[in-house]
Amino acid sequence: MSLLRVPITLAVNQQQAIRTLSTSSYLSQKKQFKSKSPQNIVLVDGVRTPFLVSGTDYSKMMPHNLARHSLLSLLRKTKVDKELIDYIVYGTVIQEVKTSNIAREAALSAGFSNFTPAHTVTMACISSNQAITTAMGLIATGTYESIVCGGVEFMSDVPIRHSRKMRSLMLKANKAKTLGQRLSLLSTFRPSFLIPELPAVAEFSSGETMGHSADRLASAFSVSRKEQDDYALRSHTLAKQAQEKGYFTDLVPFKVDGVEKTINVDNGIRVSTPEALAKLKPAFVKPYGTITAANASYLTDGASACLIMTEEKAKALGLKPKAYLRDFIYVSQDPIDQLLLGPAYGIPKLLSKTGLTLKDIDVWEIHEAFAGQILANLKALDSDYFCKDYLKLGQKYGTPDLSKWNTWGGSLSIGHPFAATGVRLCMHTSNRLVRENGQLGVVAACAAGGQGVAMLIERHPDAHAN
Ligand SMILES: CC(=O)SCCNC(=O)CCNC(=O)[C@H](O)C(C)(C)COP(=O)(O)OP(=O)(O)OC[C@H]1O[C@@H](n2cnc3c(N)ncnc32)[C@H](O)[C@@H]1OP(=O)(O)O
Repeated sequence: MSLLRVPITLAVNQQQAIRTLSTSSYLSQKKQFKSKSPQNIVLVDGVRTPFLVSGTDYSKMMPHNLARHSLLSLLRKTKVDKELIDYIVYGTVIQEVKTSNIAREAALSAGFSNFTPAHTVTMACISSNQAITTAMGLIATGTYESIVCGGVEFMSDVPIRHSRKMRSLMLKANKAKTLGQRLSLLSTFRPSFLIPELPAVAEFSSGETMGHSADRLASAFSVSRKEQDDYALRSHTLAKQAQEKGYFTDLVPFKVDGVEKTINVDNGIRVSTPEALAKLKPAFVKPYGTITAANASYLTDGASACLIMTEEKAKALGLKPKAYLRDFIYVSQDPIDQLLLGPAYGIPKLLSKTGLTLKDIDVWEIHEAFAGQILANLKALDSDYFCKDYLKLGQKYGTPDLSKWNTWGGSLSIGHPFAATGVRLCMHTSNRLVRENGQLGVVAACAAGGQGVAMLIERHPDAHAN
């Protein structure tokens, strides 16, 4: 399919062309859509730590410290007093056992009031999308007016457990009352009990890693290795350009104890050559798989946070919001067969719900778990068979305009700290809507468990890109 031979230069040139449109053309061509929301909910602003490859400069920290940085940076950027925050919702996927409600621990360490409740959500890679939509629900019901939402992931230090047999022995030993009972338990110990249980980025129900599943998905949709490598190169190239142009205004530099320099860039962006990419060995399905370290997202540390409010409250505080959070939908499928097809299911449902079509969308920000997964989603939307049989549509849905698709790179290049990515997607959508002079943006993402999300974001008239 020629569409999927991703035209990097086309994407970049068209982006420039879009940006030259005047603001008045955006206002005169406003599109209408359906919305059930009883009031306008605005995304005031959002921030994130630099996203770092796991095991690099954040490796001595704890996740709540990363989250703390994003919370404090958000307050500094928005100049909103923390006493005005009614509630905090934060996402995380691989939990640090000492801070199971990381929302609360991060908030306390950032100096939020003891009287500001906070809870933690988890929905795999869409956890901070879930934090945002949970907050939208709390605002829509009139419960609160002003909520901080975010997410954090820390892959540099994940909980590694003793084996089940060792844990059982230790728990029994803890309860043993006499020396005899302890010695008797000790006699049941075997060296094999010491083999640890390592966490895997894998599906619990099937045991399959995300990478393996993505490899099967790419194969099912006939996505070639070359197509995946080209897409990965596009992602890194566009991210590098956006980084150099200073577009990542959601990123807040971070001075980390023990690290000499202030960290002020995402450190996983790496523009390679097609030849170097072609040489890499498969990372998951060996020896014939097509997913490699370069066309997969990499394990990343990072945190993000954003402030959402009723529009009335934002106006009363004199804030200039970035965007309206207009609508969203979650989808889920069989996690064995269709683990990573969230965007293909979510996008048509969201657009149908809001009375919009692909052509109405000015900015697409779609989570890139793997290049093969992204291309499989595009092929699915362009397939009569898939759209009829699985989406129950009359014919193929069609594919978004790739010149409007992840034009600042995506999770493959910028990084993917699982629970922090959702806020990054919403912020890049909002900031791109300003720079590219658009009105409507769609965020969509897949997640472990066969789940996915699609969100509709509209540029706010007061929005600015910084
Ligand atoms: C819904 C969802 O989001 S699901 C997705 C969830 N995310 C995941 O599952 C994470 C998937 N990624 C991973 O698990 C890991 O990043 C892996 C397994 C793919 C790769 O891990 P590692 O092998 O540690 O990667 P590493 O950084 O060492 O790279 C391996 C090789 O590829 C090379 N490489 C990596 N990226 C690039 C690049 N962009 N260009 C050229 N070479 C590259 C490295 O230099 C290295 O080469 P070397 O072996 O000669 O030193």
